[in-house]
Amino acid sequence: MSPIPQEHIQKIIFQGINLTDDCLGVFDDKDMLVFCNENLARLFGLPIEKALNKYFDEIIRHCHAAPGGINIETDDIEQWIIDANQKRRSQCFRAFETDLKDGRWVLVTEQLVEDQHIFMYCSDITDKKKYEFEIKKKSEELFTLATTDSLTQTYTRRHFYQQAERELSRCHREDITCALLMIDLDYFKKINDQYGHAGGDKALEHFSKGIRQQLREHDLVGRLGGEEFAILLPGTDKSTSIQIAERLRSTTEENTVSYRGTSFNISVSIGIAISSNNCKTIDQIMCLADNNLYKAKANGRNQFYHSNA
Ligand SMILES: Nc1nc2c(ncn2[C@@H]2O[C@H](COP(=O)(O)OP(=O)(O)OP(=O)(O)O)[C@@H](O)[C@H]2O)c(=O)[nH]1
Repeated sequence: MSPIPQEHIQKIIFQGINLTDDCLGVFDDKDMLVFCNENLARLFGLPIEKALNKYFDEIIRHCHAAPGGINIETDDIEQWIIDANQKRRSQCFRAFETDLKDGRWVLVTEQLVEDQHIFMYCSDITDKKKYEFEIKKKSEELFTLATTDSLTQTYTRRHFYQQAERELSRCHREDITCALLMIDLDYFKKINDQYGHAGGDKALEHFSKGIRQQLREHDLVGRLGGEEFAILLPGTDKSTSIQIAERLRSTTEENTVSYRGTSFNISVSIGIAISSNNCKTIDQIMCLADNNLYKAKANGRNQFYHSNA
């Protein structure tokens, strides 16, 4: 069998290049686009005849302003081009993902070939990206489910312990004082008895919303179980934690809970513990706050109690 002539092979390759869904082209050593298929030109928002023989920076300027093609998100296109030029030809092979203005995604590869030419090849990865985004969203939802109490939107006991443990050891290393408030709603059983479990739930929701509004972003709030909560206040000393505890106590007492056309009051007892050399682990500080909570309850409820370790 006689070999297929080179011209015939070249014709077949060119047909393939124009029929493929992928995008490909060649930039020369001066960064002029000397060869491409229609798909690559479209990726730059240009028809093939307008894309060919244009320099990379001209193509990018056009693409930035064009309604279609690669989504170049920048307010400073000249700086963007300088940055891109620093990366182009810095390695033999580069690959990166980018989105298009119509929402699709492509994987762009740049292969440095002979005489500083760049062979660019891009393929559609929209389905892969969709799948990745879905997985990311689902794993974020799962993380929230595992770490947040759905009724009160506070951390679950386990997550609170983990976060508080980490924060306490960071504060100990940096010689920063932390306060832990252990809070328990008073006579909660009576609320359930009087207003039903749903009324009790409403009180828990109302209370937790109130405390979250009064705290800083980096304070940690967890529901330890039932009607018991803990708050870790990093960088908070004794006098500030007493002020915060009193504010939480008084606002809880003052803000009535509205439920099915009626309203009722709740109150809380609070045990305060401050971190120190004798009280630096999560177990030690929780234990001290728990003992102090017990004393606040024993002293008549609707109050806070503080003692040193
Ligand atoms: N509505 C509702 N009630 C809950 C929830 N978790 C626990 N409870 C109820 O909370 C009540 C807590 O009662 P106790 O431990 O006796 O405490 P208390 O009545 O608040 O009394 P003191 O803490 O001593 O002031 C129990 O009746 C639990 O069933 C919940 O998620 N929702």
